[in-house]
Amino acid sequence: MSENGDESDVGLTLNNPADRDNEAANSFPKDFGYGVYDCDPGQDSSGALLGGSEVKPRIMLMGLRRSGKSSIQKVVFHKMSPNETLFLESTNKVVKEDIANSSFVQFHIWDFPGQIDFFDPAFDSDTIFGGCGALIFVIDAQDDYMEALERLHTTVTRAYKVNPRINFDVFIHKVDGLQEDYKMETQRDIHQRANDDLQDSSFDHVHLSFHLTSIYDHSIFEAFSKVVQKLIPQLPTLENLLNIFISNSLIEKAFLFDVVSKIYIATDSSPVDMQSYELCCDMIDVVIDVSCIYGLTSGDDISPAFDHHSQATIRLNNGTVLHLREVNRFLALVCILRDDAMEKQGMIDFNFAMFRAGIQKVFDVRKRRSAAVFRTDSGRELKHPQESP
Ligand SMILES: Nc1nc2c(ncn2[C@@H]2O[C@H](COP(=O)(O)OP(=O)(O)OP(=O)(O)O)[C@@H](O)[C@H]2O)c(=O)[nH]1
Repeated sequence: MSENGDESDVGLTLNNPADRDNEAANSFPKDFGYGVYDCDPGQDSSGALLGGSEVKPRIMLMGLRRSGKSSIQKVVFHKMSPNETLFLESTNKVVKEDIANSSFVQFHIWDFPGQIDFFDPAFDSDTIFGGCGALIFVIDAQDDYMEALERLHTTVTRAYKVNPRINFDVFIHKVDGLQEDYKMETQRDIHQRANDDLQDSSFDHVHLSFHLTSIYDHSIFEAFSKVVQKLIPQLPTLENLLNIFISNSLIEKAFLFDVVSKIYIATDSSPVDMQSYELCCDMIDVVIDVSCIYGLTSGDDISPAFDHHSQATIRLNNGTVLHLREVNRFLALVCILRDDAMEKQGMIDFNFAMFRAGIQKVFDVRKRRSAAVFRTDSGRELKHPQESP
């Protein structure tokens, strides 16, 4: 458990790119709760703000049939093995899921069926796109993608008209089946065509981010991390803290991980290479697995595998060291450093304590702010969440 036991209602604020959502938007401020909510929504003032399910950000998964949407969700958030996705049935209706399985990363994810018809009167674009933080469009790179590009164009233009603040991310998916050079060529081609289509219809100011993904490696976790990070307004602060920490501790790279999902919510500003990310993900798996096997005392089945004592160091035979520390009960800091830097363990420990305190302060600011002032859609500030707008 946490040192001060105070992290249960820490939270990062998510900028709400969607101001015109459902009824909840009228009674809640324009930002989303992001973090851990132990309190029962509605019972506690901060709980009412943060814990209400409607205020979590919404990420939508769209794309043609069999492009891999449900597989992505199952692999990233349900630990389904990629091979098992072969047996997934086609989605026939919108599947709304609350990603809150004791994880720091909390949002709703909506998996849309591939055959969705935007012109069906039952498809309420205002409600669907209005409350959306990020829209992920999945394109099957192993298939002919012309129809997918058309659908991408329709989806993006329609969504943008309703809510220009949505972040659009295109997953060029199933790239495990492509040769390395063909992967890049496919990405270039899809990028070019998608942007040309937008330009032709005067939507050239809409920004699309492209990611090469596969559920058979870590690329899907990396891409999802980027999607989630764009929804965290405190990201620059977290990055800054990480930069200060690594530059003063002789550390080469550091990731702040959500342990349950293995999504990294922030890293320092040096470039991320896939191998480092994979190593860090594997380290988390090792720590959790070893803790589960040896960490629990007999008869103790409630104590978590990841807690305040969680800490691990793995030395690789190439002189690289992986070092993991618990930040709070949902977040871990995983660092990559050279063997000789570990000699200054005392300095790392001290700097880590400062870093941890800094992170806690970021959460505390959010906590204080949400307890003090709430803003209505019209911009009016309320002193208490129960006060009517
Ligand atoms: N090779 C490969 N196959 C994948 C990948 N992701 C998903 N698949 C396969 O693609 C097929 C379709 O996946 P689904 O997740 O059901 O696709 P969907 O987009 O949810 O389909 P609908 O529900 O019909 O809209 C399954 O057989 C998956 O195993 C991937 O990264 N690589």
